[in-house]
Amino acid sequence: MNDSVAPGKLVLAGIRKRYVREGRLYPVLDGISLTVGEGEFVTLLGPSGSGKSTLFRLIGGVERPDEGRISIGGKETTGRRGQISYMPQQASLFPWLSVAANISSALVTAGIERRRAAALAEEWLERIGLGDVAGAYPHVLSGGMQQRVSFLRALLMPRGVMCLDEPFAALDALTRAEMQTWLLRLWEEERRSVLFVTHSIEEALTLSDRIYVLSPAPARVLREIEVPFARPRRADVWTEPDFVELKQEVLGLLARRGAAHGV
Ligand SMILES: Nc1ncnc2c1ncn2[C@@H]1O[C@H](COP(=O)(O)OP(=O)(O)OP(=O)(O)O)[C@@H](O)[C@H]1O
Repeated sequence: MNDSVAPGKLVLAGIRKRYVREGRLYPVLDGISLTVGEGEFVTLLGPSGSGKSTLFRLIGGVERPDEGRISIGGKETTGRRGQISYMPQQASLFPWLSVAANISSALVTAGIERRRAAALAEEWLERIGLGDVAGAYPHVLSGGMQQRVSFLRALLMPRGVMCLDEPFAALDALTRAEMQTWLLRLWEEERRSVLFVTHSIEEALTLSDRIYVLSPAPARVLREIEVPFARPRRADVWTEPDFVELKQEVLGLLARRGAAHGV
């Protein structure tokens, strides 16, 4: 366990955001309130363009909301950068750094002492079965392996909340399924506060404790769903009748709003 990481609670209260395009104001987020509890895995599920990435930019402090507040671990973080760790859709590893250095340099930037950062990177790469490629450059890794490294980098950052923005969307179906199982196992051992974004209802139901279903833009929370499946969760939980029923329910909810694609 990386002892510098303590899961924090994320609270978003009444977040509104509008953009100006061609002289007109377009509302994107229309009063979003949500929480991610300490060590909870929460997913935002919504149609393309509903404002999920915008919400991440606000949580990451890259932009400010027009209205509303964001806090992590009880401290207001609205408009403040460097408060979360972030895993993007593409692994975005530096091609000129080794796999281990990609992780350790991020940890150093986040304030971890250099030798400790190198030791953490080495120890964890070994633990996730990538010890052999620690000294290699990222281009020799498959897409799935690169995403494992990217996830590990986010996991080890000394931040209370991890934001994962469609991390498996660019992977082929088989690799995606393997990555879901891998993430499920690792996260269940190393509980962190996670806010995860996906278009996939199955992915959301397989991984999450709770799901917020968003409407098309301007985004509102259509429904909050407690995912009832026990932990540790079976990788083939999707075969359970309750899973199929819940999936149908969410599909119906999105379809009624004209947003049934991207399952
Ligand atoms: N800086 C900006 N200026 C103007 N409009 C913007 C800006 N950023 C986002 N938008 C608009 O806000 C809406 C939501 O975009 P956003 O990327 O947050 O959606 P998303 O749910 O993440 O989409 P996807 O699932 O396709 O990634 C879109 O209509 C987009 O064009």
